[in-house]
Order: sequence, then structure tokens, then C-alpha cells
Amino acid sequence: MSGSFDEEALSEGMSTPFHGTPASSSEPILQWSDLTYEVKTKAGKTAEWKTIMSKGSGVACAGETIAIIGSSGAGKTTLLNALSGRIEGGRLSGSILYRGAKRHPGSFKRTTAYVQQDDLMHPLLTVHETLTYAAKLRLPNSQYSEQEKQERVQSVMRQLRLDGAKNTPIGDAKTRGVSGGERKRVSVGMELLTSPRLLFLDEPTSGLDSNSSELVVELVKGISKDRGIATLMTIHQPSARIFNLFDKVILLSQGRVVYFGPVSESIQYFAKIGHQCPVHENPADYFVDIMTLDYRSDATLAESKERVSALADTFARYTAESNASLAEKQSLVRSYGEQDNSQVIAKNGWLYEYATLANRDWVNAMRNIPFVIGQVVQAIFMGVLIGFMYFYLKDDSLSVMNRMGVLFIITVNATFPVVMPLLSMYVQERDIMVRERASAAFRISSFYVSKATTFLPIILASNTILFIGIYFIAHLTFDAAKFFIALAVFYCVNMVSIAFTLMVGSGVESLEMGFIFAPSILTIQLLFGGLFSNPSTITPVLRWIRWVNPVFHTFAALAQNELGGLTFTCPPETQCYATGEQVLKSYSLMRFNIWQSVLFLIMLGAVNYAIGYVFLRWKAKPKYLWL
Ligand SMILES: Nc1ncnc2c1ncn2[C@@H]1O[C@H](COP(=O)(O)OP(=O)(O)OP(=O)(O)O)[C@@H](O)[C@H]1O
Repeated sequence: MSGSFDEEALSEGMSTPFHGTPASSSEPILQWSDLTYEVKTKAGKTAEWKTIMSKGSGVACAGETIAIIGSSGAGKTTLLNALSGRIEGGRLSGSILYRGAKRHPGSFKRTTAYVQQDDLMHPLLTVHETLTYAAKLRLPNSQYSEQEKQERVQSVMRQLRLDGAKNTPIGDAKTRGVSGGERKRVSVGMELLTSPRLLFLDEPTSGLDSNSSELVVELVKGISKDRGIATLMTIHQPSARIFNLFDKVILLSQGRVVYFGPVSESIQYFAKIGHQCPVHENPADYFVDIMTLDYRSDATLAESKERVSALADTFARYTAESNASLAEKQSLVRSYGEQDNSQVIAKNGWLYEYATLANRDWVNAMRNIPFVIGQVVQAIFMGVLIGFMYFYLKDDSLSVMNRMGVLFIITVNATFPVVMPLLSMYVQERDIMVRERASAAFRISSFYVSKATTFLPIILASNTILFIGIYFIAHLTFDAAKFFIALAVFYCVNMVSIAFTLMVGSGVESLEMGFIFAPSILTIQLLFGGLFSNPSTITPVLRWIRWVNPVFHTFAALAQNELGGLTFTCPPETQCYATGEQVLKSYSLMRFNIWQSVLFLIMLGAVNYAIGYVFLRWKAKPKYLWL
């Protein structure tokens, strides 16, 4: 028997599953009704709307922990995202009330918390550091002293039983770190540092063994109850013990609600509509079984579709006819009154945010041993290798080609070797930042400036070693003014490369795309850099490239600085350059003087930084549908 029920029998002895108003009648935090979500799909040439979630309604009250259960593709994540204000694209309709009033995006995000399924965290920071930085960034200084922030971190670590892993790094696929369960608890902890009214968790137990899963759910439930947080989590086939930990459950199938009410009454409800859960079976498994479409044959599929549809219809009819109607729900809200959800939550000052982020970036960069050692070793190795390749340049005309070569190689060392390693670090951190920004933890500008300023000293320090090695071993002109001017030009192009990295890294969708774009653009810069082709012979259609080409400006400035005033000896009966000026003229490198080239570099750096910032703002801008 599927879908038939005796309403009177059903009502007997049961509270109102749909609304599930708890006995204590605690404050309703989130209410949603008739929530429908559709996406556009292509069927041949015509596009049509596909319903992913249909007319979902419910309420989450303070202190309750609610599970959203369903088979794969049932719409669990869609419901969680719609309720948490993180749904992108498509069409969302219905109503969502947060503490009795319409949600206000800024304060909703700051007073609610979302724990993602794939927790992105800085792998090299310890548990304690991760939570401390999160506390510094998320808790306003106007309400918390540094001491109180630290107390908060300690209390969250204690509540989530993380004291034992306090000094263990988070880790990732490359470096060993905390266990999966601890990692999840750190993610939860970061969200609980503030005092959210609502907590969303997307599959917090996925990938965990049953003990770790149970611990996560148990701890979350305890904290939610203690702090009066309404918690909603999607969960995939929980064990019977975990299932029984929840206060309420939303059972979803094919985007429709099949049951929403107290866990304690779920078995009774299904029994009354003809689906008696066997005594020794895990109720969660049983419910998922009867809600899942059976694709084994056409007959089983048709039968299961009918069953699922009957289950959802039955529940819809039941709730529509039950005493706990919409009117009751509304009166419940009225009894608590509408809350003002638009209050501005205090942010920390820009400088404080910047200092915290820069400190975190610095710690991260310095712990990235392969990166640090790689930078130093590469600088020494390349400095010595290139230096000896051009060892002790003389002042004969044969040295002209070598001088031009070494100056170009110095320039090249400020492009690829700077951009590629920084790009991979930056894109990874950008993705973490976009996540952190979802809870409006800090400003994009402080993150961006922090990145620019932490990369700069690291790159300048290693490239100074390289520059000095090449300069003195190759024996470029030993003149203090020339040395320092060359170094200044070299610093400028390094700065442009960092700005370029931030621009590409902020604009691309993924690191893979960055690894395609960045080398392509850098190769073009090298081709038009002034060594491989004479700038005056390049077709006018492409000649403008030199204006925006940092490699050209660097090479031209270094060449003018090095060759200016030099004279060369010529072997007898040969034609050759007699002066540095002749070389510069024949290479067409005197279109701009050294200071104009430096100015171009500074401007290019500024433009790259600015475009990168705009890209990042656009990337971090929420594109969510809002009700
Ligand atoms: N943008 C979209 N375009 C087309 N179909 C979509 C889109 N978003 C979601 N869906 C479909 O909607 C259904 C519900 O997706 P959702 O991710 O909410 O399921 P779920 O219950 O969380 O599944 P799982 O447990 O496998 O993560 C799926 O069948 C999914 O393929």
C-alpha cells in the first residue's frame, strides 16, 4: 500500500510534523514556504524549465538540529543553498523569513554560518592558528578584546574536543595534518567563533568513519542546543544512532518533501501511511529506500515513481489539512515579533584586517618550505650559472652580443620564475578567500593588498641574490650608479610581474586556465621584448605592443644603463660597433629614456594591480538568488 492513509489515525498521538513546532515553542529562526527552484535545461533546440525543488515549506527553531535526508539528487543541497542564500542561477520563488522578517543579505550572512562540504583551509596553519586568525578577522574589536578573542578560541576548541590537535597543522593531500573528523570540527569551529543564530552544514559527515561522524553530529547538536542555534544539515544515509540524534528530519525525494517533523515520530508517520519500518532496520536507510527511484527496469521505475509521488502528495495533503496551518505558523512568528534583520554589524578597521591577513600570509609563505627553498636555490643556481655563462665580459665588440644576452636573461628571470610559482599560491588562497568572504569576514581590498605586499619582499630578496650573482660574475660595468640603477629597474619589473600574477590569478576561473594564459602572455612579452626582433621593423599593427610590454621597457632601460658611455675595441679589418650608443641605436632601444621606461613600468604595475583588483571584486561578488 502506498500513499493511502487514515487522517484521523495519523493525527492521533502525533504533533504536527510539517511545522514540527517543538513542545517548548522556542523562537522560530528560519521559516520558508512554497519554496520552488527551477533551472533552465536544453531539450534539443528548445530550453525548458526543470523543477529541482517544489513547494518546500518548513521552520527551524532555536536550539533545533534538523537533518535533510534523501537519496542522491533528491535536492538536499539545493534546499540548503536556497535557505542559506547561496543558490546561483535559475529561478527561485516562495518566501523565506529570518526571525520573522525578510532577510537582509549583509546581516544574514554575518549572523548565520555555513560549513561547506569540502572545507578549504590553509594547510600549513595549525588548528589553533586557524581558529585564532578566524577569530581576529570575524569578531569585531569593538566588542571583543584580543584576550576575549583568544578565550573564545579556547572555548570553541574545548567544545569541539580539539585541544589534543591544537598544534597539529591542518594539512592537505601533500602534507599530513589533522584527521578528517578533526578537520571538519575545525571548519565547524571557525563558524561557531561568532554567535550565529543559524548554522548550515553541507554533508558534514561525508568521508568520515561512523565514530567521527557521530562525534561531529553529537557536538554540533550539543552546541546548537546550548547556544540556541537553529541547525540544518544535509546528510547522506546516517546510521541509526546518528539519525536518532536529530530533533527533526526533512525527507526529500525528487525535490519534494516526503516528511518534515520530529525524528521521534517519523516511524509512526510512515507506519500509518502503510510503510512500516522493520524493527531491526535503520529507519534512515528504510526511508531512503522507499523514497528512491528504482531504475532496474521500466516496471520498477514506474512503480517507484508512483510510490514517491504518492508519498509527497500524502504529506502535502496531510500538512494542508493538519491543524498546524499557515495561520498557526504566522501567529507563532507574531508572538515573537519581527526582528530587525538589517542592523549593521561592526567591521574591524582596514589596517587591523590588513595586518592580520599580512601576518597570516607571511606565516603561510615562510612555512611553505619548497617555495622558500626553491626561491633561494633557484636564485643562487641561476645567478651562478648565468653569471659564468657570460663570465667576465670584456670591452671588445664580441662582448656586445653577450651583454645584450645577459641583460635580456636578467629580465626574463623576473617574468616566468616569478609569475608561475606565485600564481599557483595565489589562486589557491583566492579560493579560500572567496569562501571566507561568504561570511563577510573581511574586505577584499585588505586581502589584495596583503597578498601584494607579502609577495614583494620574498621575490625581491631571492631575485636580489640572482641579480648580484649575475652582475658581478658576468662583470657588467662596475660602477655604483649603474649597478643601483639596474637594480632599481630590475625591482620595477619584479613588481610588475607580481601585479601581473595578481591580475591573471584574479581573473581566471581556475589554476589550469592561469597556467594557459600567463605563459602565453609572457611569451608574447618576450618575443616583443627587443632582442628577438628589432622594434622599428615590427609591423605597425603590432608595434604598439612595446608600449605595454614590461619586458621591452626593462630591457631597453637596462641596455641604456649598461651600454651608455661604453666604447668597444674592434679587431683589425672588421666592421663593428665602436660605442654603446651605436648598439642601442641599431637595436632601436632609445625610443624612451631610462626614466621614461621606469615610469612605464610603474604605470604598467599600477594598471595590472588595478585590473586584478576589479577582477577579484567581481569574482568575490555573490551572484546568488535572494528571497
Ligand atoms: N543548475 C542545474 N542544472 C540542471 N540540473 C541541476 C542543477 N542544479 C541541480 N540540478 C539537479 O537537481 C537535482 C538535485 O541536486 P542536489 O545537488 O540538490 O541534490 P542532492 O540531494 O544534494 O544530491 P547529492 O546527495 O548527490 O549531493 C539533481 O538531479 C541535480 O542534477
